Amino acid sequence: MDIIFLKEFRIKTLIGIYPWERKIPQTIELNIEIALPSRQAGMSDRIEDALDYSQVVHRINAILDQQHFSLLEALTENIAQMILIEFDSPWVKISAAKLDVIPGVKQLGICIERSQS
Ligand SMILES: Nc1nc2c(c(=O)[nH]1)N=C([C@H](O)[C@@H](O)CO)CN2
Repeated sequence: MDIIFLKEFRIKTLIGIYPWERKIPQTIELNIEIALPSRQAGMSDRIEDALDYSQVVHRINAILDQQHFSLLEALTENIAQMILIEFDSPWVKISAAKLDVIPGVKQLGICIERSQS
């Protein structure tokens, strides 16, 4: 299985269950692994045959601009479904972490894996 990865992708968004979290954007860190639907790009050397990771970043930025989630669970589920559907990936793994929100905890968050059903 070939995998594209995005590491330490930091982005600001409104996220959280508390009223202050609906007003003040927080930085979250995403780590994403995306299984490729084909190996064609390695043979053809053509971006048309590749899963364009810059387009993945663009779509995640758009989602987090437009939608505000309460839970990291919902945020990761939303991104995972977008990647499976729009990029035809067979499998995706996503972690999302908040940074320094609880004293003594540098990062806390969730990691999910999803496959095409
Ligand atoms: N399982 C989760 N627990 C909590 C979440 C979450 O997204 N998933 N979020 C919060 C608050 O928003 C917290 O991050 C603020 O400190 C609490 N628990």
